[in-house]
Amino acid sequence: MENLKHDIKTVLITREQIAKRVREMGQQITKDYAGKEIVLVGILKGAMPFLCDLMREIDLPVILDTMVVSSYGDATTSSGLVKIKKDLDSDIRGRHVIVVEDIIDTGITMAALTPILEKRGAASVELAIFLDKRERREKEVNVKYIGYEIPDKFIVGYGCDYAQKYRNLPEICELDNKVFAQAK
Ligand SMILES: O=P(O)(O)OC[C@H]1O[C@H](OP(=O)(O)OP(=O)(O)O)[C@H](O)[C@@H]1O
Ligand SMILES: Nc1nc2[nH]cnc2c(=O)[nH]1
Repeated sequence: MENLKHDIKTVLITREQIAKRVREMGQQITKDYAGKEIVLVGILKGAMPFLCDLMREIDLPVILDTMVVSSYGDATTSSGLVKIKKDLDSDIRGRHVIVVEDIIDTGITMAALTPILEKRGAASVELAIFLDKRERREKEVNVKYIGYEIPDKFIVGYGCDYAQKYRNLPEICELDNKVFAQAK
């Protein structure tokens, strides 16, 4: 078994760039939510590294919760569907919710989840997403906090996986083609 770095073609975003951007996002959230309590909802598994880093950059009371969701259905119909595999532990009625995600791609997952949380009576629901593949968007979603916009390339690291691996890479990377060739 080789070290992970042997599977990487390019580092697109370094750990220093990630740390700097996450700090800026946390500072912005701290300003925007001054005097309020936030419920941070991490969407597992991809959000884990970003959630852990972001919450420590927010200088306000934070309640931490998680969900596991998967989107399905036909993106060409009017509403995408989301299956909740693990729901929140907390009641979000009257609370300020920030959904934390590693990446937004078609937007189907977030377009389906946001109204579900709003219907539960949250005072507000906003999104903090580290990577935005905007050119792939099929559903319009309002993302308040974005780490980086990235091109339409398959990336791994900082929570993003390929076949459940590489989530623990501390950088955002492109994999070497040999990894895909070996998987065939
Ligand atoms: O914008 P969309 O096209 O809906 O895609 C984005 C979703 O895909 C990824 O999750 P995935 O289902 O791969 O689960 P994971 O977090 O366990 O990796 C990501 O974490 C988002 O939840
Ligand atoms: N791991 C990973 N998941 C994604 N989901 C949507 N785009 C991507 C990507 O580039 N990498």
